[in-house]
Amino acid sequence: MENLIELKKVCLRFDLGFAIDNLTFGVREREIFGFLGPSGAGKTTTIKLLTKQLKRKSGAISLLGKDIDKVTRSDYDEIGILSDTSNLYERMSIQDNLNFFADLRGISRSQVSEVLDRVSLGEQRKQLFKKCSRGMKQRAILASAVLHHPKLLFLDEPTSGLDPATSQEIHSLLLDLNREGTTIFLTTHNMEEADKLCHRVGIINQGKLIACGTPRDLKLEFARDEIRVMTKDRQYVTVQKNEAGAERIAELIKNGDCMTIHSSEPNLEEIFLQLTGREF
Ligand SMILES: Nc1ncnc2c1ncn2[C@@H]1O[C@H](COP(=O)(O)OP(=O)(O)OP(=O)(O)O)[C@@H](O)[C@H]1O
Repeated sequence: MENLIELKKVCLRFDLGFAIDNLTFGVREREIFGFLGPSGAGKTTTIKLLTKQLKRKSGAISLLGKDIDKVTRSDYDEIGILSDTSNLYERMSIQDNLNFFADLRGISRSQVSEVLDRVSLGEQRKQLFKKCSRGMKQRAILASAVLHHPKLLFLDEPTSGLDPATSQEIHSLLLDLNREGTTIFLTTHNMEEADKLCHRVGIINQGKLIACGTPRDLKLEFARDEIRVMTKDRQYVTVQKNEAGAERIAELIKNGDCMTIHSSEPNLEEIFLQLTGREF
């Protein structure tokens, strides 16, 4: 499968030091790739490098199979971006905002109606953007990012600060878009979100990629050498994955005292803490 995004040894320095330090990874076509890390790790900076809002100091970036320096304005017709700053006009309605972007891109009004229905804003389309709730605003911004059916979608913390129901709605929409062929690169602080949505995740800390893989593979890689057994009185007994542990489990089973057996896979947040000692 082709990589739609590819970074090789990319560095970017601000005054206080490297924000991006020797970053190398790729995002495959049709995958949802989660870019995770604590505040200040370099997630937004990476999106800005990939969307040409910032220029790297060294290294190579390719986007949609092209060297980023050769990516033109028209290539950006294949890209959608949802960033922390909205590009919608406060004093215009949701629909007028989208019509405005549709006109700029030569997109039909029926596509505007279709995307508004997809983000469940059809009925509220006449609401002024400034009077929308946070969740409505985020859905409207997402609608403007996907209006032109981009092949590649960048999302910087798409559900940050949203209630669980709106987050869930956005997750469903992202999964639908991905099933229809959109490749998604998203940053998030939310480990459950990453686990649920992403085919692969990259964990970045202080500008460096410190782990990359499927959530499942990372969990297996960082799995502890322990097994937990729940006994009849609902207590957990932890044993090591060795001969002594096997004997202890056999004994519990023989005595009819073994209710359930669990491997102790860490979740993504625990993996991150294990790797860096920092919290999200
Ligand atoms: N324009 C800038 N000038 C100087 N330093 C910057 C600039 N933009 C970002 N930085 C620094 O680069 C580092 C990475 O910032 P970045 O915004 O990419 O982090 P992030 O992972 O997106 O964090 P958050 O999750 O809080 O959004 C931080 O140390 C930040 O202070």
